[in-house]
Amino acid sequence: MTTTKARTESVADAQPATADTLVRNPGMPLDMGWVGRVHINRSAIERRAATLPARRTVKKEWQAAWLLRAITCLDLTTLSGDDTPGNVRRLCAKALQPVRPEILQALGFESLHVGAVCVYHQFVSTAVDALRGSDIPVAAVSTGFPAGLNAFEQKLQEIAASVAAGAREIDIVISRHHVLTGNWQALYDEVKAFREACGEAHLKTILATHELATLRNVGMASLVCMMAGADFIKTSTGKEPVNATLPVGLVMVRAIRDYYEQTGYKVGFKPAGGIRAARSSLDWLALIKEELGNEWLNNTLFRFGASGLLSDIERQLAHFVSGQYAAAYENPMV
Ligand SMILES: O=C[C@H](O)COP(=O)(O)O
Repeated sequence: MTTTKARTESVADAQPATADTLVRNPGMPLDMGWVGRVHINRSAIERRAATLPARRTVKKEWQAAWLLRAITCLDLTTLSGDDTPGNVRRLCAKALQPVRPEILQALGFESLHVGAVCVYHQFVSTAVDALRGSDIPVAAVSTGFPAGLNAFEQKLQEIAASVAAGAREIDIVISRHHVLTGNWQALYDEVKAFREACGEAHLKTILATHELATLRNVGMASLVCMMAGADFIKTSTGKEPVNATLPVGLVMVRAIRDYYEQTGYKVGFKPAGGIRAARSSLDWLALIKEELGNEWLNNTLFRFGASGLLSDIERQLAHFVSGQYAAAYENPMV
């Protein structure tokens, strides 16, 4: 059995880094020379992604520490057609107390909360009210989520309305047709306009990678979004048939690294969609640690977009503390 001291030390390591000093990516002019040089070796990417889960196996107190870190990086999400003010309020209560107090105390923590709560515009004010007094930001999905096919002016209005309602983060979806037709200037222009509409709110650009046809398109779209001023690039809406995968994540985080090396600006990464198992959250954290380093391992630069992940993480933490798996009703989500 691990000592309390060892647990506490490892859990203390899981506290989120504060990154008040992070300078926001201001964007830059579209550089088609750079975009055109994006080269993807698909089989190398797939091989590397396949080895990641085996390369960093964390156990016991280290696993608990990494899972706590995952919670602090979680955009706790509900994006369902049957969302109601009631289930959004319950989600916010979970965001404020993501792990049962007795488990948290056994791990040496007083309190812990998630990175953000992510909802449709309709529920931004409900979530803002429910989270009042905390530091947890509300993120709104925007610009005709998930297809992104609303009229451009409507998209800008939607962003402005969510910001006015109190959203501090805006998750926009890009127009996939700009990528599929190679109209990089149009993609750049729309993301730049979205960034301007966001003002102080942070902009996450959702690529919907499964709909971009090739990994090269994913790499090119990642760069163009960062050039246009994205604060984060995000894989998926959660509504595509295939959402966040490690190969796609690898292409995106390497684009982030490239952008940082060329410009000095750090852009965040958000894998989203289909991430439900605690084990997968460890794979994603390993990818970030290996490709971008510890600086990215905090909720200023890394988020999971997930509606169902927290339940499994809480279950694994309860098992770590008690040696027994809790019944599903003991870790309710909403
Ligand atoms: O942005 C977050 C995703 O929509 C969540 O997807 P999920 O419900 O598959 O976890």
